[in-house]
Formats: sequence, structure tokens, C-alpha cells
Amino acid sequence: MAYFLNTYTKKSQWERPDAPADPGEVRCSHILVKHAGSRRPSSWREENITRSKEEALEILKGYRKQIVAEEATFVDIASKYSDCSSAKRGGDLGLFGRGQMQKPFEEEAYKLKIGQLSKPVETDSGVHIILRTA
Ligand SMILES: O=C(O)CN(Cc1ccccc1)C(=O)c1nc(-c2ccccc2)[nH]c1C(=O)O
Repeated sequence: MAYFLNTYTKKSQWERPDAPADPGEVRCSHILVKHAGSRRPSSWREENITRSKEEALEILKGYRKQIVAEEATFVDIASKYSDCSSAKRGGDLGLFGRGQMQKPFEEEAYKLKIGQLSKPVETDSGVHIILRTA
């Protein structure tokens, strides 16, 4: 019968230790749709972004539906339509810890389980859906 030794406290226990409450870092990909109210309403795909925030939200919800229905892949949509420079990497942002991203983005990212797709999240940059990958 295996037991678990906490190498820091030298305490052993029979129960499996709880999953870490808050991972140090998470890895996410995202799809960003900017709008006229974005802090920088410009991107690699559109020099001057004039859509409204409501329109951006509808567009993003459409992408989310396609991904959930497996009519398109996250990477495909991100590569073609994300207004973030990470579009070139299929939306991948790499690993990040707390304190690195805009707060609403971080909060949502840290709530996600690995493989889970967020609901739309608003930041100063625009509106996003986030996929946690690690
Ligand atoms: O908000 C601004 O004033 C300008 N930014 C910030 C930015 C600009 C270039 C590269 C990275 C971040 C963006 O609008 C932006 N934010 C993001 C972003 C926001 C949250 C999480 C990850 C990326 N990407 C971009 C981008 O153009 O590519």
C-alpha cells in the first residue's frame, strides 16, 4: 500500500495529496477580437478596427460555436481571425504566471481546467476566448 511523503514537511500520509489549488504558471492560447473601444484598435489583419464591442462579442460567440461544434479548430480560427500578434502561433501565448496578463484575462485563465475553453472575456485590448493548454 503506497503512502505519500511530503518532501518539504517530511510528513507521510495514506491519502493522495490534493491537486494544487493554484498552479504556478498556466499555458493558454486565445482568440482576440478587437473593437473601436480597444486600447489599440489596429492589428496585423486590419489597420483601423471600427466594429462595435457588441459586434465583436457576436463574432467571437460565432467562433466559439464553430469550435465547440468541431466545425473548425481553435488553431485555424486563431490563425485566420485573431487580432493578436499571437495569431501567427495559432493563438499560443506560452506559459505565464499571475501578474503578467490583464487581470480579467488572468482570472479567467486560472479558472480553466486544461483543455477547457472560456466564455468571452473583456479586457482593454478587446474581447477574447481563452483555451488553457497546460
Ligand atoms: O492593449 C494595448 O494597448 C495594445 N495591446 C497590447 C499588446 C500589443 C502588442 C503585443 C502584445 C500586447 C494589444 O492590443 C494586445 N493585447 C494583446 C493581448 C491581450 C491579452 C492577452 C494576450 C494578448 N494582444 C495585443 C496585440 O495587439 O497583439
